Amino acid sequence: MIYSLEVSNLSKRYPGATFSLDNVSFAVPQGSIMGFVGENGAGKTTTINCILNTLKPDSGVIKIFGEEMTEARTDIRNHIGVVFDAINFPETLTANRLASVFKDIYHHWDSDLFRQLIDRLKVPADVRIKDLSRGMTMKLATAAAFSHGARLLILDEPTSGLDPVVREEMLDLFLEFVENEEHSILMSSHITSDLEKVADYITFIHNGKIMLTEEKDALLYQYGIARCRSEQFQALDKSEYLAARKRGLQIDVLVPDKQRFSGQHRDITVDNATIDEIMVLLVKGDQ
Ligand SMILES: Nc1ncnc2c1ncn2[C@@H]1O[C@H](COP(=O)(O)OP(=O)(O)OP(=O)(O)O)[C@@H](O)[C@H]1O
Repeated sequence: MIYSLEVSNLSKRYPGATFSLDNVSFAVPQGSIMGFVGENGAGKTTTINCILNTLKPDSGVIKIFGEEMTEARTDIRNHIGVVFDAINFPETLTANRLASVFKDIYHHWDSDLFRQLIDRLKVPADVRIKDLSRGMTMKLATAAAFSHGARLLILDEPTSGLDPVVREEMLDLFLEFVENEEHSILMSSHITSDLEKVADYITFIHNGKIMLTEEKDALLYQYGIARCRSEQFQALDKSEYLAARKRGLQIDVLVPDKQRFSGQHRDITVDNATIDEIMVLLVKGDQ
């Protein structure tokens, strides 16, 4: 498999803080969308900042398109499009002015594509950024990220705070982007229903550590949540499950292969798992 992004043993401790990224490793295959999920403060933005080299990791290796990302390799960054939750474009510029600034900055700036995207997303071209709504600003940032020849998009909460119609438009754009098999997306989000629609893979991070990285379809159709009574749970071997959490009289147990588990425990009901449920079990359950 060819990977657009490989993160290996990434560690980072903020001076004086208790939080640290701890040997974070995962990889985004070419032509795919990787959803990056975790609770508030889990370390998603810290990981993304280390990947972009805006934050210096203590250790670890980041490879982009197979090449190690170092401070000297600014050329690799030309092929990465970034959308952050907090946009920091100059507020007095309009979309039109921004396009002429980016034309000078990016070698591969595609003016026609940018124009098409802001038309399609209905972003007013002559309104100053400070007067755009948050949704419009996110759409503008996305159009800009798509228009400079990027092969890898790194999106930190790109759909947060957007209404369902706008979110759907953005998700369509992301899917169209990865129709080109050389393109890939790493996308952090708390809106797991968005990831269920578009992601090919999901990586879960908790407390600075990767808990699970897996194909989305495997998570939704192969993993399961066994609803156990106490005595049923006591009879399980630890190797049979990934996490377990008591809920009233029931114990929810995350199992990696629901068919196999059901075959071995015919008296236990096993439901499909959603990404939200898997995250809660990984974060709140006992491993
Ligand atoms: N500059 C900093 N100095 C010290 N601690 C920091 C700094 N930036 C972030 N942190 C801490 O690192 C931890 C991880 O933060 P990070 O922003 O990476 O989490 P996140 O998963 O992106 O969270 P959210 O979903 O809330 O955006 C948090 O506890 C945060 O308070």
